[in-house]
Amino acid sequence: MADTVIEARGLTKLYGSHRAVDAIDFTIRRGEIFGLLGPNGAGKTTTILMMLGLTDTSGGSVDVLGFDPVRQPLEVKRRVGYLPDAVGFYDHLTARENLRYTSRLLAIPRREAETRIADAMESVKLADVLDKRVSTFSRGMRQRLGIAEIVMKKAEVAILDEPTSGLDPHSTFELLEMIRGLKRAGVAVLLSSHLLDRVQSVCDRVALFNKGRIALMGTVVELANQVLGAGHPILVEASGADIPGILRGIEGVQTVMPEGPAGEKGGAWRVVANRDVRAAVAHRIVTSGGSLTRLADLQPSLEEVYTHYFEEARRAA
Ligand SMILES: Nc1ncnc2c1ncn2[C@@H]1O[C@H](COP(=O)(O)OP(=O)(O)OP(=O)(O)O)[C@@H](O)[C@H]1O
Repeated sequence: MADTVIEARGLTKLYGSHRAVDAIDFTIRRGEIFGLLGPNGAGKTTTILMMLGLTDTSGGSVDVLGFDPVRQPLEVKRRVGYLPDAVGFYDHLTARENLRYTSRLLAIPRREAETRIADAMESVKLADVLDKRVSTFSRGMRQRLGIAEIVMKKAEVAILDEPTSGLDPHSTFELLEMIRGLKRAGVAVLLSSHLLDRVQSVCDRVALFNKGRIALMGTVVELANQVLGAGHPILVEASGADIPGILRGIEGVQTVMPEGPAGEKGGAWRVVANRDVRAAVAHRIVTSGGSLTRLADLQPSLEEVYTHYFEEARRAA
């Protein structure tokens, strides 16, 4: 597919006889944010290192923008931005000098590099500290400088390892906005994280790693359906009409269960459907003369899916 930027087939990494990554398959598309999740030691970092050509593969293949990272690591490094857990800038140099250094490695002509550096630093809101030494930067600023480097490179793929770890809520919010900015610019973003609510807020799809394998892959809704059973739950609070009758008549609705006793003024119902039926529910209740006081999405969070999956996996072991 023309949109594919990374394709792994049967990708495997052995350390001795230990299968750190065990025959995994995945495809990443241009402009998507893809999350790598899983407990410590599940194989996420090893997978990232293989995509970057920083460690050999033991089997299978991985294609990054049409290149083999093992045989063509420089082609891959030129086009892929990498933000490791500990960002490796030279502390005694300024932000500008650090980015100039990268631009020289990439053989970007000097004048163009200067423009790209200024634009990239502007895009991550660090323009005012361009000539400050990196030793004075907070962790949040270093992470943003890492994003600036990716922007300056015009990378087509960005690989971010735990990008928001150690950041306060405001810095996290800002960094996630910058990651969304990369997506808007058409960059495919892979990010590994343990912080599930943040992953959920930014990722289009996630892969759940367990013992070197991808146990589950898809959107959060798809994963919730696989792990917790089919159906999209919502909560409806309404009155002034035959609310349960209306709810049962909506296409796709599977179950309607009262949440507590229904009174004269109406009540609350938990509705499970084969998709998100909130728009249809609002429309039908209002056009039937009913009054809608609450309509809440009860779709399970990634955290609930994750916890449930690993509890089941532990029980089955
Ligand atoms: N250089 C190495 N030599 C031997 N074993 C290794 C090496 N690097 C990783 N491993 C092992 O490979 C497995 C996968 O490790 P990896 O670092 O990829 O996991 P991870 O999912 O990234 O974990 P974390 O969330 O802690 O970063 C683990 O069992 C780890 O001990």
